[in-house]
Amino acid sequence: MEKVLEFGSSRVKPDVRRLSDMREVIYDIEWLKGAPDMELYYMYRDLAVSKGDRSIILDHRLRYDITVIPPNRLGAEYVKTAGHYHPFVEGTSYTYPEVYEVLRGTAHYLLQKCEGGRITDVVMIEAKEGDKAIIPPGYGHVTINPSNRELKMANWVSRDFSSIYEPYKKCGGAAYFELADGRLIRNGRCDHIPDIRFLKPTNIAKLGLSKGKEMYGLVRDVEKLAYLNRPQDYGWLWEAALSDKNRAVR
Ligand SMILES: O=P(O)(O)OC[C@H]1O[C@](O)(CO)[C@@H](O)[C@@H]1O
Repeated sequence: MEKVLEFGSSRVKPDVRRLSDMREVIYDIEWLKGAPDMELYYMYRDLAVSKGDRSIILDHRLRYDITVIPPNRLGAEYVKTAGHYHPFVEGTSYTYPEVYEVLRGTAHYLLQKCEGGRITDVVMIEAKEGDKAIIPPGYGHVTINPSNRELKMANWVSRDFSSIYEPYKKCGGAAYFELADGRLIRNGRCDHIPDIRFLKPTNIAKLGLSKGKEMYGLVRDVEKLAYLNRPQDYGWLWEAALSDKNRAVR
């Protein structure tokens, strides 16, 4: 199926993630044996409404993407992204962060920190339409569509790196799997997985991340996205984003 996205005056074709791209990270192995190689989600990368916007985005080494994840089940599990980490910003001990916005539907952002080969923190952020979710340095991430509705989301991210998929593939997926019956199951292939910390969305007004305010508009206030390329200057933000003060009730 060809799913073209209208963005500004452009019609954009997606990169398509299929089941065969992510066989290693699926929970329900029995289901996988007989499952057809279906399309799972659609990634519209490096978008800009106009030439002027594109030149601002390029000058600031940024990328704006939209991803559409139709409702689906991977056997017992909700549909999700493959999962990846980001590399270190050269000369620092910080990996590149990212920021998401839910444009439609509901997302569960499942974040995990891996230190010395062990998972040391797992965070889940439930985000609904208009909410933002920051992926702080040091965290890998998977997005789950835990609903019967399409999830459409946007992200701003540095354009200076490629994602790292191997750790998720090697472990057979993220630290937890979210099943369609509502359970969150620990991944038996990872040792010593901490409990999940459920945090609220990262709607931080002073960075232009207010609920309901579309973050594409930051192209007109692009300095507010500087943390995406200079995470080492934003210690306060990572502390705020990960603080237990943001605990969500589940
Ligand atoms: O690369 P994955 O794990 O399939 O996840 C796709 C998502 O990641 C991004 O590449 C941004 O990190 C988006 O384009 C998309 O939402």
